[in-house]
Amino acid sequence: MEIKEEGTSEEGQHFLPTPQANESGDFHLTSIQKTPNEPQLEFILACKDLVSPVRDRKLNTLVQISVIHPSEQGLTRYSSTEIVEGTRDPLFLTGVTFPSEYPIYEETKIKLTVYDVKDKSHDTVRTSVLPEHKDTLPETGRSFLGYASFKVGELLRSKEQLLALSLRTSDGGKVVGTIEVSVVKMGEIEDGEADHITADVQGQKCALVCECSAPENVSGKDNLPFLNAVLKNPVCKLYRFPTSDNQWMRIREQMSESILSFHIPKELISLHIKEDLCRNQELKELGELSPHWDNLRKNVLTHCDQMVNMYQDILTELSKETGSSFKSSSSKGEKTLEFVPINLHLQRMHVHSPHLKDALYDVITVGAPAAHFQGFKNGGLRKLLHRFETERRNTGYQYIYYSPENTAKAKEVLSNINQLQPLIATHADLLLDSASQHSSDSLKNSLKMLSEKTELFVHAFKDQLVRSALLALYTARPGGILKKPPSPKSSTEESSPQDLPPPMRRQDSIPHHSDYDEEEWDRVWANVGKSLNCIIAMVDKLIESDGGSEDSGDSRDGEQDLSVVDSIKTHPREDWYEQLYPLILTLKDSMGEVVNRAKQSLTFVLLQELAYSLPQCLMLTLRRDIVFSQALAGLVCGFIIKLHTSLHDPGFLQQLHTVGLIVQYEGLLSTYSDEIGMLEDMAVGISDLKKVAFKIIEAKSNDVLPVITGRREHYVVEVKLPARLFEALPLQIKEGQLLQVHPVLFNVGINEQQTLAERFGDVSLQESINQENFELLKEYYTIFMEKMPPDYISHFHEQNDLKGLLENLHQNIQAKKRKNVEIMWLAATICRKLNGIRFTCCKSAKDRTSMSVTLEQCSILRDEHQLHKDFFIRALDCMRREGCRIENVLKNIKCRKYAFNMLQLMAFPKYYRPPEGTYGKADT
Ligand SMILES: O=P(O)(O)O[C@H]1[C@H](O)[C@@H](O)[C@H](O)[C@H](O)[C@@H]1OP(=O)(O)O
Repeated sequence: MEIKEEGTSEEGQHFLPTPQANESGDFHLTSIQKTPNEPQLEFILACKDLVSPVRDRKLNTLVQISVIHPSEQGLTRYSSTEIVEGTRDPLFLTGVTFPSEYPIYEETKIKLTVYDVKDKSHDTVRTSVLPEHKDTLPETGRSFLGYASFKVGELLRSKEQLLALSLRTSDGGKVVGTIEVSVVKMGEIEDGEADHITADVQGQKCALVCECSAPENVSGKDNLPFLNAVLKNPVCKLYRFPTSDNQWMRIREQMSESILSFHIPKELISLHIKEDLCRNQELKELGELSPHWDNLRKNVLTHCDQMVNMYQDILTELSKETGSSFKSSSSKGEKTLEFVPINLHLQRMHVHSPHLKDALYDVITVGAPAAHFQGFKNGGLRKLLHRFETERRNTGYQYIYYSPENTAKAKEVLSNINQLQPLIATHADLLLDSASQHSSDSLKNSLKMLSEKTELFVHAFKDQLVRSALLALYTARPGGILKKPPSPKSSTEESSPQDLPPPMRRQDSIPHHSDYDEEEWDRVWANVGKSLNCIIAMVDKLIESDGGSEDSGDSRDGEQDLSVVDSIKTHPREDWYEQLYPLILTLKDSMGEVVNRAKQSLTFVLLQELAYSLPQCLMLTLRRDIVFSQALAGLVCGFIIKLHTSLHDPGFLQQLHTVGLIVQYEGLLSTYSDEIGMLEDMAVGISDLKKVAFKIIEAKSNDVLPVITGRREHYVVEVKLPARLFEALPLQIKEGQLLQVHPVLFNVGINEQQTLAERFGDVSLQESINQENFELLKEYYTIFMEKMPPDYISHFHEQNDLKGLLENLHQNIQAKKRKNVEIMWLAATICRKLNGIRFTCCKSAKDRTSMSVTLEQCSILRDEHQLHKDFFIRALDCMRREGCRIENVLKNIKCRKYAFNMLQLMAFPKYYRPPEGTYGKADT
């Protein structure tokens, strides 16, 4: 018989195809009645009176669950229980659950095989696809005791949905005990006390696993279809643990991929292509330049065109990955997948504990955003960008130095111009429409819109940077006509002292031409304002002469040029259009003139940015784009999940639009060797997320995928909600207010590499990241306290000692203790209390991340849900051995082993070590 391992094949990842009719066409399968989006079948297992093959030997048993699909001959290994030690009557802690997508039918057969584990360190978890067991040939470390099988339909139709089956040897002869299979159903919660469980501290035996219902208020069932559109391939596990007062708590662990892993990078790359194509076009339209600048431009254009082609190729490759929702750790160095986050998952714990409200705890797990294909030989972004900028500032010829802030400003003004010019033109045309309809009200409204946009437009050019760029471009032309004395100040002269490093004041390279006519720009620019004033005055007069007495309500008071108003002569009512038309033309012309000049001069600033060390500059942009894309995919995923789970919480919604959300990243990278570079990439990628704002819009179709707009300096992610949910949002959010995020990163290296860094290397990178991010977290806390309403804050204070936690975190960061994992626990607790989005990352989000999230889950159970203290380690081991995270390892490397060796584990903080038998040499 052929055996497949669930999750090791493509079918395993996406579940098996729906069975089809056999050749004769009479194949009929009976579906299990199910609640949408809930698991179809869940059961628990216990054995009784097991017979040991060797007399007086204490049994350590586990049950392996396999599925025989009716349409297939083969057996698929599905899951396992944990090992229960030293008893002939084991009650297993880990249950069996078949998620809603799983192709299970009444005709599906389940096989239960019981093993006696002799050597836990040897293959207590399946490490690969093994041959079908024969009881005469025991697998290494464990021996076969007996098996039983049943059809799902038989279980469902049985009395009380409980089967007691005889366990037999493989020849079907001898009975070696009984196995009980008991269905557990959503919403039915088992009563009774848990005081009969033995709590032998060494073995920490615990009993039973049971169902866990997802009550309305926690799961937000009505949001599920939307959430399921972005979450894929869920893996579910169930447990039951005793509380300190000997009652039961139930835990459902769920891990899902997200199609955003691929969707966001594709959206982002398309935007980069658009932005770069537009910039390249603007460079081409810069006009005539003197030979030095012209050569430079040609060179820049050649490289930039190549870059766009490369982005296009990557996009084409990514678009081939249709339907993909997961990039495995082993693909992290693949060039075409570089923009895709590594091993991105939602890790969710749903807790149902006595006396307390149900609670959900979400962590997004993802590989640290880093440019693996480019490598880390020269470090990561934090170092590379700093070095590049310092060198650029100190190189004194060939190009003009603008600080990164000024370059960013130039891009911002350019983007504003590109948006505002067509908007103003549209509003101007609408004004003319209103004029031709001779409607006073509509005229007033159109004028209001036109005035607002034109004022924004004029304001956009107030910056000194535009003036200095105009002068710079002027002198780069093949021969300008020189008229007036120089401008008093250039933008960079106003910039901060760090822009002016010794020995050379770099802004000296900005031309100061003695004959440049600076006032010409002022005149051109002022003409836009004047044209608008003429239009306002004309509209007023037209309305007045038409018998309307009210003021048009615009902002011209005190500013209006009275001579212009007086000179306007109005004509009979039919002439409204004719009288406004020439004024609109003048506005458009003067605006065109301003746009033309400003665009060229600011594009010249961008040319300077690209001109220095061209290939290196573009490689850095690429690296930053890659890292940002990975970080953004995770963030959008986290934001959407947070939004959906908190939609019914008014406090959260208020926080969302008044303060924004804290997004806390826990990093487990070491500050040694390549991981230094990864951490340097990650720190920049996360900090760059400050450039992202969210906007919630109403979904108009079934396409619920988020849409990104903007450019490298500022992105808006539009998240869609169905009308029903959108309607219930606060007005500010519905009106499209931008919602901010506040990312913070705390890193604590925990492995043997970190030991080396602490003994022989340098941990300053980690220290400065933690210190800097602590300041950011404190700032967020201050805004939170200031902006949230007083009654919310007083209630919040009663429940949380945020101040104390922050102080504690600060002290721990200052203490500079080795592998101080307290920092991570405190930062995560603060984030949870502030309603934030939690992330945990290591290189691959596979091994160290799994240790950390399971520890976090059990610590929450202990601190918030009264997990019995004697069961803390047992719960931890259970989650690590048979929980979602070992499935994560399997789906990444097709092997159920955390990639740690003994030496590595000895270096780990105590609670980060997985149980015996779950780790070892693995081919990562
Ligand atoms: O998920 P990670 O912890 O980044 O996986 C590491 C693991 O910690 C380490 O022990 C092992 O030697 C490998 O380097 C793992 O990284 P891979 O990226 O190779 O999975």
